[in-house]
Amino acid sequence: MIPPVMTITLNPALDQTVMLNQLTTGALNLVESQCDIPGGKGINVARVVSDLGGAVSAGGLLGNNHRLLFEDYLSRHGVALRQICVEGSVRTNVKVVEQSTGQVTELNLPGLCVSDDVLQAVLDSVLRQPSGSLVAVCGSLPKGVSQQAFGEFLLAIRNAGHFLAVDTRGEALRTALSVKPHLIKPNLQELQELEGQKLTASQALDNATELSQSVDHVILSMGDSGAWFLAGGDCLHAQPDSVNIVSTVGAGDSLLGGYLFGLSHNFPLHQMAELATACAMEAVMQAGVGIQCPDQLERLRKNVIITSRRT
Ligand SMILES: O=P(O)(O)OC[C@H]1O[C@](O)(CO)[C@@H](O)[C@@H]1O
Repeated sequence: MIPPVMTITLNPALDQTVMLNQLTTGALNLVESQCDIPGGKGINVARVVSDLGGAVSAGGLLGNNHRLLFEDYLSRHGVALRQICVEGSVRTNVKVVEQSTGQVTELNLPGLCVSDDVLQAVLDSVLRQPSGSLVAVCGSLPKGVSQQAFGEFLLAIRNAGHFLAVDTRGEALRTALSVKPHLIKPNLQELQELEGQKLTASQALDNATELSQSVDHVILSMGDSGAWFLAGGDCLHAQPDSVNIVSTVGAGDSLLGGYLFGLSHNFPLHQMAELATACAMEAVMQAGVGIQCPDQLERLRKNVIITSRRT
């Protein structure tokens, strides 16, 4: 049986992407175009898994004021809804895309404010999943959730017999590592935060290799230098073809979505790496995430260069 995927977003966001030629700080900037898309890491991952044809549900928290908007978005994209609604609004995260350079400046707001108790309702929704589901807990924590409650939440998911993937950063990533998840997906900056120092690419890979001694799947994303995939004693590097970049927001989420789809379908590591990397490329070619055109995805996938290194 193909295990279903469930994503958990505890701090969803309405992503407001504004495009302008060049951002000048401390001055008036005229925006050329704008689009608002429901987002947050797990929402984006779920969208990609669904676009690839996988069975996926999106859980976590949602502010009542944005419930209809998110429900409409997710159901239009074939994602089953499992969110727990709380009072208030989700945050608006502003992404300023400079068309002259492709550079993105992100202003991510703090978002929902809840208490630890709310995690129990989210956990109940995860525990209703068939055992062996792929559960991906993604993104930052809302205000009010303690590291201790987050750690217990992750442990309960793991102990229920689910595959636990965690994509977060800072203290929350440290907490996640203490419960030995099955998968993590740090980028270079997140690994540096974890280590408390700057890392060269090769130091980051050494670090990821060390993490892979206790985490079954480690994905290290390195932006336009591709990504490293470490699992089962293998270590692969995937280098994408260069594409026209619109916005890099959601590329990491798409990488994870492609990988989880491959994992649920038992793909070998090199195929997961190819698919995940092609999904990330799809994301950078647009202002949101999602697989716009299967033929294009296939072209991108074929152009991914995989090299292997023994760990
Ligand atoms: O939960 P975090 O880490 O604050 O990140 C949220 C942001 O990340 C994204 O998922 C992109 O990775 C955006 O959709 C969202 O605005």
